[in-house]
Amino acid sequence: MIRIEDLTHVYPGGRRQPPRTAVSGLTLHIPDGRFAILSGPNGSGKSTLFRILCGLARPSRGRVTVGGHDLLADPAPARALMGVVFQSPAVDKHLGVRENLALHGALHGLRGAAFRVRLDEALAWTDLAGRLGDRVETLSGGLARQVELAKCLLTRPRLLLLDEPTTGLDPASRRAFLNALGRLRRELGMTVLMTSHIFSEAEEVDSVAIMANGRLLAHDTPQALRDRLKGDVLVIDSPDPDTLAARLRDDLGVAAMRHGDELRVDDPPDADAVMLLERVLADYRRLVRGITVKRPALEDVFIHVTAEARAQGAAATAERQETAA
Ligand SMILES: Nc1ncnc2c1ncn2[C@@H]1O[C@H](COP(=O)(O)OP(=O)(O)OP(=O)(O)O)[C@@H](O)[C@H]1O
Repeated sequence: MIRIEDLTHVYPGGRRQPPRTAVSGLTLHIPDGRFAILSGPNGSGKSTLFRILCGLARPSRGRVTVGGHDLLADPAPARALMGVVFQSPAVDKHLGVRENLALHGALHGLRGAAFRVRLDEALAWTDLAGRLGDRVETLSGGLARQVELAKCLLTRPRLLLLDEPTTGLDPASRRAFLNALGRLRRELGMTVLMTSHIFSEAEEVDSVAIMANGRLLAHDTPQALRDRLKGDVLVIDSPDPDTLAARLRDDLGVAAMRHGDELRVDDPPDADAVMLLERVLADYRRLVRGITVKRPALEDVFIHVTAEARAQGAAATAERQETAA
């Protein structure tokens, strides 16, 4: 449904600001009827990519097709297949739910009976049926988000793009919203691409794409991503993580990655994190504030691949500096 090929976007920079590459040679394919999540640390380029997909920015290089239509060369047919839910509200909070939807319908030529059919259709995916007369500002955050969803369903999109749609929602509202997306995919075969930082959301989707520094680091099913980490993960909370990392490396030959105040060992020797835990407690007790062994979850894979990319980026920078000197 959506094919992104070798996409690069460079912000031009100004007098005091150098040009910044926000997306770099990114290739990503989401087949028809799949639910994919795009995740990445702050500044990894997700919003820039999203803006390009929505037609709000033009990339420096690359190609995007939606349902076979070239989004950049001939945007109208590609956009006709897309519905977009932005992170910031795109409805008028002073208007009622129905008024907002009617306004959006009218912009797309939907009036009278045709609008009513689409309205009923769109509302079926939400909990808004009894609230059509209410002003949006009087709705809960979860229901207000559902107005955004209903709005974009009015045009029967084949591809839904959503930018962190569940940010700020409580767990129940988040679940209701994700359930609606899951049903749209299952029952209508809609393709869904959503950015999110919430890893519990990613556990239930078809695929998860992880970006950092404008590049795609991984794109796979949640299970295949978890399988990248072979054994359990050992997480150590240390008052002096750098010293402990050096001791683990020099004394035991164990590579630990620093993540905030934590040290993480994602690939313990003999895939035995418990044995390593015992050894760490026996030998380095004063460098340990807390220690846990856990089954790898998606969040651990995310930390692993983004930390690896950071380390590679730092090594490449150091090499460049050495060559320059
Ligand atoms: N208008 C702009 N001009 C120059 N640089 C920009 C602009 N917008 C974003 N950037 C830079 O591009 C890079 C990617 O930013 P982007 O906002 O796309 O990342 P993100 O993954 O969406 O981050 P977040 O999760 O914090 O929203 C960052 O280095 C950012 O500073």
